Amino acid sequence: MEYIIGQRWVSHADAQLGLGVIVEIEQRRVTVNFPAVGEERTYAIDGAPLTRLRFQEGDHIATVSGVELVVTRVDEHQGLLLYTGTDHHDAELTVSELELDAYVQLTTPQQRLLNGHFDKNSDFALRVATFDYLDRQQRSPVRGLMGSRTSLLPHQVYIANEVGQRFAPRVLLADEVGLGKTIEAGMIMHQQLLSGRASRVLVLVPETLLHQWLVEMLRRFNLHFALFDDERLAEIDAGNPFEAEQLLLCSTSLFAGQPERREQVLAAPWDLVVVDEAHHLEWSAEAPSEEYQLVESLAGNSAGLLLLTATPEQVGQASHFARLRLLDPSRFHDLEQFAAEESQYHRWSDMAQQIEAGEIPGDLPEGLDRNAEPAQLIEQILDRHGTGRVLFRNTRAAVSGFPQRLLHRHPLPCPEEYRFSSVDVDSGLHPELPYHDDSWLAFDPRVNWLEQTLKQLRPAKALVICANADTAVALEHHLHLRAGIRSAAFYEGLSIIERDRAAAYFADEVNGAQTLVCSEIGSEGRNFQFAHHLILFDLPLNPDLLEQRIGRLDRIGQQHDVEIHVPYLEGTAQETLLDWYERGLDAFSESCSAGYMIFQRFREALLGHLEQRGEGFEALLSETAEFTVQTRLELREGQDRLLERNSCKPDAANALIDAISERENSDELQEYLEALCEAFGVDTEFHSEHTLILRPSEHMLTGHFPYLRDEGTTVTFDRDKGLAREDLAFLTWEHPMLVEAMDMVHSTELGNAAIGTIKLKGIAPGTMMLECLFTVNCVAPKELQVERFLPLSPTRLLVDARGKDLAHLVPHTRLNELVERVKKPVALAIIKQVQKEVDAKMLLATRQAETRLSDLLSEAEAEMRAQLGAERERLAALQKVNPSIRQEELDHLDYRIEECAIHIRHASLQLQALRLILTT
Ligand SMILES: Nc1ncnc2c1ncn2[C@@H]1O[C@H](COP(=O)(O)OP(=O)(O)OP(=O)(O)O)[C@@H](O)[C@H]1O
Repeated sequence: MEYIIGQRWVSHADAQLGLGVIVEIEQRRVTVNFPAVGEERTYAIDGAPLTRLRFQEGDHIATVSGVELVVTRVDEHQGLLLYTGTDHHDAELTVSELELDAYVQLTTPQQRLLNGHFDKNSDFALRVATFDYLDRQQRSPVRGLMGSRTSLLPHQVYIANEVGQRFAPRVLLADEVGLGKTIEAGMIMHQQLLSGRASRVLVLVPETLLHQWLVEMLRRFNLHFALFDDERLAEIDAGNPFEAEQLLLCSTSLFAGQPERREQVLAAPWDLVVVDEAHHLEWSAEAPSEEYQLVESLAGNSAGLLLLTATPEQVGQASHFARLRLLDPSRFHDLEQFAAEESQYHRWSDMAQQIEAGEIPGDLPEGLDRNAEPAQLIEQILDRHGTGRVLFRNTRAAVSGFPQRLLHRHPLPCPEEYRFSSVDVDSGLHPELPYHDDSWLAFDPRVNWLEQTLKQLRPAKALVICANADTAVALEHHLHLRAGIRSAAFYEGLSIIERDRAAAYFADEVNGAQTLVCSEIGSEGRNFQFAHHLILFDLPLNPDLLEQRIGRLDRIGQQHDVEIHVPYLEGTAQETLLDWYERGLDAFSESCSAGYMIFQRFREALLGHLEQRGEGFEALLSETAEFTVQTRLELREGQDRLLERNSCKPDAANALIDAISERENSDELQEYLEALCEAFGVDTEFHSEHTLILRPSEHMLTGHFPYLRDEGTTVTFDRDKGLAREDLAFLTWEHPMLVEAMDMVHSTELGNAAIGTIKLKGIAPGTMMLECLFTVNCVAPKELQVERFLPLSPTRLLVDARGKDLAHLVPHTRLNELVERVKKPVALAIIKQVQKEVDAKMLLATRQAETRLSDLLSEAEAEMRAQLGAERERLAALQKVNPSIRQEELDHLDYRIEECAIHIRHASLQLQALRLILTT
């Protein structure tokens, strides 16, 4: 090709030079100036590594003066190109190629191919595979559920799937103690973050659980939360500190008496707010607690809200209702109506059972569709008349596989010193409290008993819980200093770090403490299931608290029966309360969600007997026992059964688990990772089955590979190994290493232009084929989540000389096996010859892809209308029974549907990769 001064050329040997301009032609040499880098280079005309830059119709170009145009026509005048195009204001302009900006980036596959910027065929294959896998991820029914380092437990996977897929989920996770609510919340967050439904998350937890949450989120979900406390807040001096991070963890107490902080946290935007131990959010119409008010305001500002509590009714039904109201104010708007509905659970449960058996109940409530499918009808009942979509509660009875709880009573004589202490209930239950020094340790027989018991249990670990910090401190001192028992204390007077250190010392298997003595704060949320002896130095006057205490050990991962030891002083309130819990409420052998309600019912009588045990106590025990049996039965047949229906559908859960396992058990991920490593210059080495060691090499493509440490990272694809070996990274399609590396392929041009030759019988040598990969590009506001309905949908075409698509005849993987590499000089020579032909074929290929696109778009719109339409229908149906649903909410949903439709219709094709293939 002839060079002319003023023409623009690019160096295919060094793309970093930008766009050059011919400044001199002298005999057999040509000099090119590269303004972007301020360099001039002279080449021999014959072998110059230069390609003429020629933009096409539809290309975006920019001039040195900052004008941007979409090219509509290309003319040539005295060897120089003139581009005509339209700018942002639709004005038409013509510019000479001389005016083009030198900072040109040739990134589209067609530009790169035609300008001689070829990638390896293996990179091309990697790119195609990347889009295929990304698309699979977007469509996968288990998207967001694969990446957690957890055992796949049906009740958790079910909830995570139900809730995590929702747009702006608002739910109360109320599984019984220790069944994994934190894990469920983590799975939901993971799913929401991965799908882009949420990006800013605030987690509020009691101070004692901060560290545990931080660690669980990191090790199980690779979620890096920033822990905000006084210290961290003090470090941020500019702007709203709560906007400094995306994932934020802090304690609820951080805001107590801090109006400015409250304003700041409320001013920050949140997609999801999570509140652990939400039973602390006390509410009454007259005096809602400070915490409740804070969460109420946050709930109003955030699209999503997760509340976690094992004991939703711990502080009464009104507070329980108020928490549900935070989640769905339109559904829960009237406490009296709610109470009336709760009493009807039995009826709904029976009704659901009838429908399941194929009958349509005569008293089906108004507004339900008698002709709907049974499953749908049941769901409508649950949604409109139960706590349906907002409350999830799994019980031990339903989950199964839990060990037994065994109570050991240890009666001890009441010492003289305590006989004369005051006789109110509190000092009856905690007679040591009035002592301002440690003198009670000497005569309280529970102390000596504790010392002896721990010695007998050695080396088994035991968790000791008592109500008060002073008691815990005194006991621990005694055990540690006088009895020589390795112990630690855990109470509110310690800093967070000291508390976590104490818990870690207790957890240490080899050199750790035998016992941890906790005040009540240790009875909530913490994971101590590595121990199976629980010593209740006293008993709390609230069954839900008792359940929380037992739940420290009786939780997922417990390998033994849980041995509960209760020392008590005979003839005192302690014995009375123990009797009531054991023989009345049966609280030790089984957890009971109605414990607090039963306690309230018998409270007055019980308090009387705690002060002075009277003759009627046996009768109270039988009455409580009878009522408890009855209540448990009713719960089992009513509320619990209804909630169970809603909280785990085993078939659906197992199908999800099978789908996850299937993806995990295939070798695809490992093979893909190895290809990624090859492309990015990361060395891989076999470690053991399904486990590899990755190491940076000297030939790293980008100098960085996500989550790869300088000293190397060992990764496993095996879930069991990942659970057992925390030092290995557990790799799934959702691990950030994969997600980021795939993004590196997606968002760069790696592998988007390639050239190769093949030998195909029956096809004349010299025949040219173009392998094109298109994806759907839908530009839409993130909150619409359009990719739910319209994923990348890669479309591969293999067009032959006549524009016929051979993709189905020669699959991509087959082509990869056959294709041979072409040396660069030959490739450049070919490209010069076939420019026009490539353009013509691209046109044909694009037309075919566009026809497919229009089908894809229609399907996506139909799917979107079906899904969002069902949501609208639900809201409209609820509005009939609940006047507080505002018309604007329905209007907003209508608006969203139409917005989605507009964006789907405007989606376009994007060419992601192009390979030129010649037959030889
Ligand atoms: N799927 C799982 N795989 C492995 N470990 C799990 C799984 N689910 C829960 N666990 C472990 O079981 C324990 C209890 O889980 P978690 O803390 O989430 O329960 P919880 O319901 O929040 O408890 P609490 O009611 O006490 O707050 C934790 O140690 C957790 O790591």
